[in-house]
Amino acid sequence: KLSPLSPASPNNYLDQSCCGRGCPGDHCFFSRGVSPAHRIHPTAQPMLARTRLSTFIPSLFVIRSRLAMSSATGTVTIHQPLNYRAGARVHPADGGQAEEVYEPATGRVICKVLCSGEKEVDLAVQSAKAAFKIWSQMSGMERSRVLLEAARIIREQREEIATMETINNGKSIFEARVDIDISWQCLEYYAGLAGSLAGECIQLPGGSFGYTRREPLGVCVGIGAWNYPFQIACWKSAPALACGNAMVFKPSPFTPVSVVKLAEIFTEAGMPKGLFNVVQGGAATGQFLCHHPDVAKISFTGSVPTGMKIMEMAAKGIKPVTLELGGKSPLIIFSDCALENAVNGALMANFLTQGEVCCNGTRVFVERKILDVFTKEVVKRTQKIKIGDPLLEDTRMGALINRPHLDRVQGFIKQAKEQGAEVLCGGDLYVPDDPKLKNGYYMRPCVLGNCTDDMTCVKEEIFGPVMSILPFDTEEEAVERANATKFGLAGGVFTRDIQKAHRVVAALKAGMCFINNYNLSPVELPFGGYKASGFGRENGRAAIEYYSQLKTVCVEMGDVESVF
Ligand SMILES: NC(=O)C1=CN([C@@H]2O[C@H](COP(=O)(O)OP(=O)(O)OC[C@H]3O[C@@H](n4cnc5c(N)ncnc54)[C@H](O)[C@@H]3O)[C@@H](O)[C@H]2O)C=CC1
Ligand SMILES: C[N+](C)(C)CCCC(=O)O
Repeated sequence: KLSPLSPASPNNYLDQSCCGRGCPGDHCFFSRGVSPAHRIHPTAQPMLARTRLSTFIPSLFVIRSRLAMSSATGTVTIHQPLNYRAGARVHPADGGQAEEVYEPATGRVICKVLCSGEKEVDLAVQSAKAAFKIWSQMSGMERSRVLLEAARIIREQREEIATMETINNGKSIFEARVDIDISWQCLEYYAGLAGSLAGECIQLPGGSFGYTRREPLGVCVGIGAWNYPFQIACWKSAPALACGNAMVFKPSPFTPVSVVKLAEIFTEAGMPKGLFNVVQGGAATGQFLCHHPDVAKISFTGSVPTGMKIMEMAAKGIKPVTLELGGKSPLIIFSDCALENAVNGALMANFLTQGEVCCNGTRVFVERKILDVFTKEVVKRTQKIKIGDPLLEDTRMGALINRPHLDRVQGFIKQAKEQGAEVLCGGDLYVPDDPKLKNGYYMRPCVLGNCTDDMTCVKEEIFGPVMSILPFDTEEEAVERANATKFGLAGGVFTRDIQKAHRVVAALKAGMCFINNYNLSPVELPFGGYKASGFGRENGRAAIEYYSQLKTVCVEMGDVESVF
């Protein structure tokens, strides 16, 4: 933990462990994080004042970590307003319909979220517009410093944010910490790019020339899903803000809590008040945002049907959109793979966040020669996954998001059995011994055998911990079947043959492909889909394209030769 004696020193570690396993950042298998560990960045000016203050008040850090420690499962209730506008938490000006927010681990209501109406949405957009005027005039380096400071505060509050995320989403604290690490890395990455965003200069005849300017779009809207609430907000806001935009963000009404924390951190880091606002609510609030005439861009993460509606609304205002939608991705395991890695890869591809991951490789194609040995090993390992209280250190699978979703996933398993699939393990409800968890939304991770391509469990996105195993005989067959889907978000291949690996991923119609691993999230790599999985990219340099526009300036150095 941070030493209170000299926290401004770049040699001090904020937190020694990257992913909760005590690994030093650079070894983290999820993020391939920043090495050698998470050092404090001494560059950000606003931060220095803050850090010096904390030098003299070391107890601030103690209080913070105590707060995080005292948030046990089944104890948290949130009373603060969940909208954020003009640099402060506020109650919405209108709307006000209240939705209950659950703690998936216990089924308790942790708060009620008030859905924002048209007036509140407009106030948030106007607040963003005002801040945009200031922020868009700052240099990339100035914006970079503020983003770095925000990244630093997130690292400092990692435990608190991860705990909140676990309580509201149900995923294990182990994973939530990784999500938070990927989040601050995303901010650092775009902070790094902000200073180098530039156009080009092009020579024209006679000493004339042209140049391009990369300019922000204006007020961008972010609409998020519930599976990675904090991380999705960072994946959208970091590139948007680095490019000089302002943002109004609407999280899923199931997970409204953590993004408000991000908004507070942005203000604390020195962003102009109103640069990042949060409105809460469901479809109606989302529609007010999408139709708002002062919104310049919509970045959406969610389901395909909602994505279509977003695109229709955006079309009416000629607004660019980024759509990060669902998937049913293939993972192809060849018989020449390193078996243990392939088994680990299949678990990574299916069971993170209770299987509620858009890019999961849920169609696991296994070369028939190794079908039995692979399946046996996958089942053995799946049965060992520790389910239960997500705030316990050794839990690896928590609770699904809510009762209707759990029922839906159960429905898919029932239908799979009716269609002839064999449940090789799990798929049933899990009832923890701990009485406080009795009403939580738990199920055992499921492996389905005897699957065929026409089964619903193989065709539709389940968004739960359900892996379908499908045997294949030849590479051509595997590729053809892998591509026979409306989706195209991700895909993976396990083989020791490097030529085969590159050949297969080149043939996959998917935006995010993995060779000999799965579901890593280095923020340097662009992420996004083909086909019905959407378009536009998050992360990497590519995202800059989607949060900026190019202005061309043509400069005449001679006289005007008029045609007239
Ligand atoms: N490709 C990706 O990066 C990801 C995709 N997803 C996909 O998201 C889905 C699960 O997330 P959900 O939150 O259930 O999706 P959803 O589509 O129901 O909701 C997503 C967001 O859109 C809002 N929304 C719903 N109707 C709207 C409307 N008519 N206008 C404007 N906003 C509206 C919701 O309130 C929520 O904030 C899965 O299909 C999954 O594959 C989830 C995470 C990542
Ligand atoms: C972080 N990762 C790669 C496991 C999932 C990211 C996409 C999503 O939001 O579902």
